[in-house]
Amino acid sequence: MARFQKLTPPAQGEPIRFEGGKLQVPDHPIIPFIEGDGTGPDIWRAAQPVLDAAVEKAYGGRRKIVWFEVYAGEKCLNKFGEWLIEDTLTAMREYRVGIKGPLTTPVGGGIRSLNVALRQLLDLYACVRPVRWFPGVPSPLREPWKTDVVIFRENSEDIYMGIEWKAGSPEANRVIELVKELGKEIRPGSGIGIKPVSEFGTKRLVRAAIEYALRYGRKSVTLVHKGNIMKFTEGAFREWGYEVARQEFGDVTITEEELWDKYGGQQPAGKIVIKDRIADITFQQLLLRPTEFDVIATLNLNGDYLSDAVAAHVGGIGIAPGANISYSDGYGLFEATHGTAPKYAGLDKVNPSSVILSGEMMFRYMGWDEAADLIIKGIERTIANKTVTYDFARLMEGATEVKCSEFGQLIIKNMDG
Ligand SMILES: NC(=O)C1=CN([C@@H]2O[C@H](COP(=O)(O)OP(=O)(O)OC[C@H]3O[C@@H](n4cnc5c(N)ncnc54)[C@H](OP(=O)(O)O)[C@@H]3O)[C@@H](O)[C@H]2O)C=CC1
Ligand SMILES: O=C(O)CCC(=O)C(=O)O
Ligand SMILES: [Mg+2]
Repeated sequence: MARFQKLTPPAQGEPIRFEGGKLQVPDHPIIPFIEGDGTGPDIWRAAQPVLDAAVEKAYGGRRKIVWFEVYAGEKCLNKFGEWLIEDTLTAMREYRVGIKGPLTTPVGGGIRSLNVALRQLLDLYACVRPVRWFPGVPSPLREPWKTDVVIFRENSEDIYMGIEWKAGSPEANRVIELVKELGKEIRPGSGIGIKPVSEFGTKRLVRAAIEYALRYGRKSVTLVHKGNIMKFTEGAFREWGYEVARQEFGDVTITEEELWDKYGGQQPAGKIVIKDRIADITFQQLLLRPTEFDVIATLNLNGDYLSDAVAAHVGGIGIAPGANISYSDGYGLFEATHGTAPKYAGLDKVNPSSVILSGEMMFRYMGWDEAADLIIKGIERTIANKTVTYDFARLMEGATEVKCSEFGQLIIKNMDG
């Protein structure tokens, strides 16, 4: 295909299309994947056979994924001399649904995040991270089954836009001057970062969160913000969030005040409660009273922090899947919540569940629920048998520690019967 300069797409298979607001998934969809850096290749080697086996077992050969390897990160640099090639973006646009491993981002300098770049370049505005407990997974909580939340993290703006200038740079000094003209003082020699939050960006994210809550019978959407301090960014997120609920979902949503004043605390059937919480107390309340949370809609940085923190409730980042989605055009790039865990790279050791469950999310997104169900069944049984990777084994009594690849193979075996 002429649009590709460096990569050759598979000769077999067809693209997933988006027509009339719906994905049209062929039986042999071409799905681009990025292996990722650090432990990414270990995990992908374990995960891909699980995804293939689930499809094979669910559809007896009628359906099959045609994988297309695309590149970003260190492997891309080694192969093509660039961190991210245009062909990778072209593949995502052409084939619409993809999956990726984690990519390394240096701290304090060097390249900007490729993970964030992919989200922004493809405008994957909702980062969707469900957090639920699987029976048997070791947890620091007494009642981990009570944690069952889905975080909708705004994925396109906030400080992740990367508008920042180093302390002492001409740009930083100029911004300090400009701010002075506007009557505010910034300490000389400060580094500067800008935090844009728009009505458009907020409303499309909160809209997606409410639509998700409606589709899956969830009880509430909590807007999480630090609007007491950042009034015109995080505070505005709260206002715009309530506004979109009122204006577009007025017949199926009520506020927390209405729940108490009009309904005496009894949630009426068919209505979702829209509430808000300030970010810092949310971390505590999620730990102490997790059942008060269901779907959470929040800004980019809050969502990044919250998703790692809540993953700890249910056994840690080794079992925390996610998706980056643009609901308006159907694009979806699925990825684990965790990073590259470089100290374990190449050891075939880490837990592949986060990427496998990201694949499970991808199958549900494609309407391949039977394959998704088999993945859940395989994971549940493998954990119940206490054959787990190091992260769970070190906290579980009587567990047998298995390698990353062995864990994947056990999931496949446990899909049967
Ligand atoms: N979307 C992405 O691609 C992301 C990329 N990153 C990038 O990854 C790099 C490393 O980030 P870092 O902050 O160390 O976070 P990581 O998530 O990579 O690792 C932190 C710790 O989490 C645990 N962990 C991570 N993955 C797994 C797994 N699959 N199974 C079991 N345990 C796991 C390990 O804990 P323990 O030590 O206790 O065994 C590990 O040391 C950075 O460059 C960062 O920018 C970070 C997050 C997301
Ligand atoms: O891009 C990165 O390196 C980190 C991103 C991250 O932590 C996340 O998306 O959860
Ligand atoms: Mg993160």
